[in-house]
Order: sequence, then C-alpha cells, then structure tokens
Amino acid sequence: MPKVLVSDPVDQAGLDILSQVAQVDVNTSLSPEELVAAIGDYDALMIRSGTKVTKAVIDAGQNLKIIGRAGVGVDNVDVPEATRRGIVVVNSPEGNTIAAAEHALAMMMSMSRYIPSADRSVKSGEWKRKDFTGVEIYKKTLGVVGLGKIGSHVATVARAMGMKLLAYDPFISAERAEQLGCRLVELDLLFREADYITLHLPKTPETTHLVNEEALATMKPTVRIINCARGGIIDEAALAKALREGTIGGAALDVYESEPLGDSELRELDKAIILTPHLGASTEEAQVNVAIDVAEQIRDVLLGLPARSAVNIPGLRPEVMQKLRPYLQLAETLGNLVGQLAGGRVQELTVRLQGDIAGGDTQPIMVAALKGLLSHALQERVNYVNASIEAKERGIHVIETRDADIRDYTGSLNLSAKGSLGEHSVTGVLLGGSEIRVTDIDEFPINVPPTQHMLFTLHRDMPGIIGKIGSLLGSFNVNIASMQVGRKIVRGDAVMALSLDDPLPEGILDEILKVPGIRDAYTVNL
Ligand SMILES: NC(=O)c1ccc[n+]([C@@H]2O[C@H](COP(=O)([O-])OP(=O)(O)OC[C@H]3O[C@@H](n4cnc5c(N)ncnc54)[C@H](O)[C@@H]3O)[C@@H](O)[C@H]2O)c1
Ligand SMILES: O=C(O)[C@H](O)COP(=O)(O)O
Repeated sequence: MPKVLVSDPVDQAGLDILSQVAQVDVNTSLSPEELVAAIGDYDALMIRSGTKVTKAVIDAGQNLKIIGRAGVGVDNVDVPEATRRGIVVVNSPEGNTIAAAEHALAMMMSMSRYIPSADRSVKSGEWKRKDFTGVEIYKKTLGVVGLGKIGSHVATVARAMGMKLLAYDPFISAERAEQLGCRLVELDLLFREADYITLHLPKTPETTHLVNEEALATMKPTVRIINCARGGIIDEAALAKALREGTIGGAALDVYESEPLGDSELRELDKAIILTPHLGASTEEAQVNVAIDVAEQIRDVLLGLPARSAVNIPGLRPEVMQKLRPYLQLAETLGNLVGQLAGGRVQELTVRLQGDIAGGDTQPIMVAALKGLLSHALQERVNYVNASIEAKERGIHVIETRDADIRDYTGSLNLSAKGSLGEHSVTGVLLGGSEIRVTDIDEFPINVPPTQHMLFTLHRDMPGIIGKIGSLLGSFNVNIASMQVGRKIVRGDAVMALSLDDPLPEGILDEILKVPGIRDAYTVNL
C-alpha cells in the first residue's frame, strides 16, 4: 500500500479519501531536518503553506510521486525541482477563493470601523466612542490589484456595496474588467486615486515590493491597504514607516514577508493596522473544499490516473482525459518507436497531427510523444511531468504541425525524428477509437499493431528474402507472431515489420545485416 505523509493540518474529509488507497501518517510538527529524514518512505506528501518543500526534501523523497498543496499558493514548494524529478505538484485553485475574498472584505470593513481596537478597548473596561469614529466605504474607490478569482469576487461584492472600482491586471482584458464593473487602469493611476487598495496577485520577482516607499508616497494620505495575497508584495519596512508617519490611513495584513511573523514593528502600530495570522483560507468550508480537492488528486495519481489541477503538467478534466487517453497512448508508442529507429541522439522531433487529433488542446499529445521518445533512454525517469524539460535539456528541437482537414482516419499522428544517425518517421492511427496501428514507416505503407518485441528491416523487394529472415530467426529460436511487408514500387526498396514473441538475442542483428538484399535492420522493444 502506498504511503502518504500529511505534514500540515488538513480537514478530516481529505484524510478519509486518502485512507481508501494509502497508509496515511499525519505529523504536523516535523522540523525541516525531520521532514528530510522521513520523506524517503513516502509516495505522496500533502501540505498547506506551513511546510517548506525544499530541494533537500525533494532529493530525499526518492519515492515521491506527488506533492499535494491543500490551497492555492505553491510558493512554499520548489516546483522546478519537483518537475525535474518528475513529481506531480497539485493544488486546489478554487477551493478557498470565497474564503480569501471574504477575509479581504472583512479586513476592509474592520479597518474602516476600527473594530479590533474598539473591541480591545471595551474588553479592557473602557467606553471611548470618539476614538473610534470610522469611515464609510460607500462611494469610495477601491483599487483591485490582480483581477483573478479572488480579486473578481472582491470586486463583485464591493460593487454591490456601492464602491467605485479601479483594477490593475496586465493579463486580463478591459472587457473582463468592465463585466466586473471595474475600470482597468495603470498601476500608478490606481495607486494615486484609490481610497482602498486590495492586493490579489501572486508573489513573483516582478511583484515583490510592488508596494514600496515610492509607491506609498504617491497614494492618498487616507488610503487603506489590504494584503491577503502574499507577504513581500508590500515592503513591510516602508509600510510601517508610512503608518508611523501618518502618510497613509491604514493597513490590514494577513500575509508577511516571513511567516510566522517574528519581532516586527508592525505589531506596535496598534490602531493603524490589523494583523491576522494567514487566515484567508481558514474557513470550515474552504478547508473541506481544499482537502477533498487535493486528496482526490493524490488518490488518483497513486492509482495511475491523471491529476485535474497539476501545476507542472497540463491539467485535464476527466471527460477530456477520457477522450484523449487513446491518443496519448498512440503518441507515446510512436515516440518510443521512432526514437528507437533513429537511435543515437535525436536533435529534432516533428509531430504532425492530422484529422480530429489536430483540434483542441494538443499539448498533452506533444508531451506524450516526447515521453515516448525519451523512454528508451530514460526508462521510468521520464514521465508526463518532466518530459518537456528533459527534451529541452537534451537540446531536442520540437516542431508541431496540425492539419485538421486530412480525413483518412478520424485522426492520425506522424512523428519524424532527426538525429545523429539519420532521420526516421512513423505514422499511426487508432482503429475503432482505441486500437493502435502503425500505418507507415519511413514513408513505406504498412499496417501493424505495435508489440513488445519487433524487428524492422529495410531491404530490396526480391524473392526469397522473407524466407531467409524467417529461417534465421528460427535458427535462434525466435518465434514470429506476425509479419508485414510494405513497398512503394515492385522490386524497389521495401520495409518488413515483424512482431516477435521473444526479444532478439545478442548478435542476431549482425547476421540479419549480412543477408543479401538487407540494407538496414532495427530491433525495437516497446
Ligand atoms: N491569504 C490567504 O490565505 C490566501 C488564500 C488564497 C489565495 N491567496 C493568494 O491570493 C492571491 C490571488 O489568488 P487567486 O486565486 O485569485 O489567483 P488567480 O491566479 O486567480 O489571480 C491572480 C491574478 O493576478 C494577476 N497578476 C499576475 N501578475 C500580476 C501583476 N504583476 N500585477 C497585477 N496582477 C497580476 C493575474 O493575471 C491573475 O488575474 C495569490 O497570491 C494566492 O496565493 C491567499
Ligand atoms: O495559498 C493559499 O491557499 C493560502 O495562502 C492558504 O494557505 P493555508 O492553506 O496555509 O491556509
């Protein structure tokens, strides 16, 4: 039974799903060193934002197949390293959207009415109504930075509360912003004009310290800033200075440059700032959502099925996967076949998608072809996660062409591999939607099902050659399961494809190459 380590607190609903297929160990108090020491035993790791999945953890996780992040952000996971190792990383992109949006809205309201400090004051025996005169958000301008899932929900609710909306997001269209009632503007204008600024974008090198001393200086002196996205998007030192000097109106933070928040002057700013300990996703509903979402994906991957929201391979919905699966198998088989025919180092792979297969999302098919191409050299080290990276690192140039109008079969796939030993091509189709047939080798028409052990020859089309090859194989006790010959012209060149019950013994290829009329011969093990 596979083993799953759960190293952050996740909802029981997720653990119940994992327990159906795996031994589940929950240990939420591991130090980084203890995690490195333990991870080697596990096939899967389930985390939230608390666990840092570093290169050291990934290196030690020799059996790891999947890392499941019960939440959105995977910035605590070394995803490039996981990808290189062929480990799937999945998350739950939507499970906590509403929770995080509502937290940002709650921060905006609490900040406007000083609710945390007023609460503290009353509980300490005071009754100071004048000190806590707030402001209304109605008719105020909210600047939403990052109009993705969470930003969109915040915008929708804020609009319903009578706010005017500005948005900055370089990756969305003005039409989408308009649908949400937002005016899409440049960031400097948003900073200058907003009464409230709420951040809902990822932390990247470009967005680190997006809100810095310079930006703060351009804002209204009454502006209130909310960060429920990621720590480090705001320069905390610059924010603390602006709050201390009263050059901005207030701030509410859920996330920090370093978590847990250590000694920080932010803690001393009292009424000017609200601080919560990364609670955006902490609702009962969100925790059930993300735990189920990620546990189901871990279960599926451990059962050999695809994950629906992997961050390092194309995520496929089950219904799309159902349709695509036979084509992926076809692409992988042809990739493997052409890779072995080409031998040596492949420098260029051209994938021609024809008919039905050319429509829709072709990226998974390309990845499958690369996985097949590299599988002879890399064996189980190559998978759908790392095939593209492995190909890139080996300098394989990949070309994709599509022609949806070719209609010989519902869909056919042609792969050509150019390498140090020459160029070879294969074409394959699916019969009845699932049975693979190789219909052409190096442009010689043929019709063979791929089998585990195969022999291909290029020879002169002349009497007696088939018999000679048959007797030679017989003398080595190799049984032929099926045999096909393809030629373009009578007595010209031809190819022969033999499916064998046994692998070819050492040395037989040299004997085959000595048969008069044989120009080339290749063994293939699929
Ligand atoms: N506090 C929490 O507990 C909590 C919970 C969930 C998500 N989050 C964080 O909230 C943020 C938003 O999450 P989401 O689910 O809405 O993500 P999302 O991917 O749906 O949206 C992010 C948006 O940011 C935009 N963006 C990217 N770079 C940008 C830039 N330089 N300037 C402006 N916009 C940019 C993208 O185009 C996208 O529209 C993420 O950082 C996520 O990690 C925090
Ligand atoms: O990225 C996320 O999903 C949030 O930051 C939530 O993190 P958490 O799961 O640790 O609460």
